[in-house]
Amino acid sequence: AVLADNGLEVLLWTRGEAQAQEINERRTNEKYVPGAKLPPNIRATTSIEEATRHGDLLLFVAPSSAMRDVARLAKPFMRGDQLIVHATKGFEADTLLRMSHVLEEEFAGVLEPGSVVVLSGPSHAEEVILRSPTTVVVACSRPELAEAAQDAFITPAFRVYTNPDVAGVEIAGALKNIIALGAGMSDGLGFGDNAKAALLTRGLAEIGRLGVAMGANPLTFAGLAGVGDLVATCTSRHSRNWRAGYKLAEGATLDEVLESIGMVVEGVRTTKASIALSERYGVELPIAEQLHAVLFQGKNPRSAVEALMGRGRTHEIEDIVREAAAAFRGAPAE
Ligand SMILES: NC(=O)C1=CN([C@@H]2O[C@H](COP(=O)(O)OP(=O)(O)OC[C@H]3O[C@@H](n4cnc5c(N)ncnc54)[C@H](O)[C@@H]3O)[C@@H](O)[C@H]2O)C=CC1
Ligand SMILES: O=C(CO)COP(=O)(O)O
Repeated sequence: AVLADNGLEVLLWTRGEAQAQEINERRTNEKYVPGAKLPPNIRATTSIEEATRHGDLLLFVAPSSAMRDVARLAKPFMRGDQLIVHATKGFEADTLLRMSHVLEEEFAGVLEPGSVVVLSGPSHAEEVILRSPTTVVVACSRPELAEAAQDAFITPAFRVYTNPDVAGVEIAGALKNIIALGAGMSDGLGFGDNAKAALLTRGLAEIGRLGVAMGANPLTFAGLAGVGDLVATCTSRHSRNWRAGYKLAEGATLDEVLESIGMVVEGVRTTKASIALSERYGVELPIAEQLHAVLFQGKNPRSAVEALMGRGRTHEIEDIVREAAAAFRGAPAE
């Protein structure tokens, strides 16, 4: 809808014939954006060939678990001169790759390395479709491609900034979902604003620590993909991750929660990936570790909070700087 508001002819790929028909005939997409009327210059197709050949810009926004499969389906039809943008927040589960790396691997031979643009930041679809003011960031190591994406997406209601730090923007967007699960849990347990603020702040320290170890610019975490999205996701009832955390705190099982939400809850897989990344880069992630225990080892959320509150005494800033610096030395630059 943002691209359509900019006057572009948008072709949307969906696997569902009924959904394509609904979009084309009724101009609605009730399951995902209930109540919204879609602009007339959006058309849906079930043909990935038609969708891939269609335009000058290809936006990939499948769940992280499906990104490689979708890229493989699209590759035979890519023209080679198209701008590739993705807006997916997560890592590939078995390789721990960032999404731009998955796309670059799949598009090798069609796309120059460093040409994928990531779009991220606080942007719940439920609000974007209402044209409620939204700000995001587009990152690419090639500034001219980030600017081309900025140009395509910027509207009076959707302000787009550029940033060269692809790693930082992708890592921030993925890891904030873990903290959002924790924020939902905190609210579900009946804790207050102090607890939520603690989770956001110490969560940001954790995100920054791992991000810096993986080669990101620490300043990116103070930006829209970092603090911005962390605030939006941890405080919004639109958030699927926040809702999942809330329901888990109420006693539902993970399977029940995922079934009832019916949309992708990226933080669940990302929690698993973050534990593997913390081992690979030698970075401590206490909040993610506790959430991992709640999600996958049946730990009671209250016991997880007790474990976090009972950790050994530590410094605030010194701790972050020391651990990030130590991790930096041991990690290959990305
Ligand atoms: N919903 C939102 O407000 C925002 C979502 N995102 C990110 O966008 C990504 C997608 O999230 P949502 O659209 O919210 O998820 P969703 O669950 O609402 O929709 C995912 C879509 O992908 C399709 N899909 C699933 N597996 C597939 C496969 N193997 N091949 C092809 N299609 C497949 C589903 O049928 C569904 O249409 C996630 O990484 C999320 O973090 C980012 C910013 C905002
Ligand atoms: O990333 C998002 C908003 O910026 C969407 O978050 P949820 O997946 O938690 O709904």
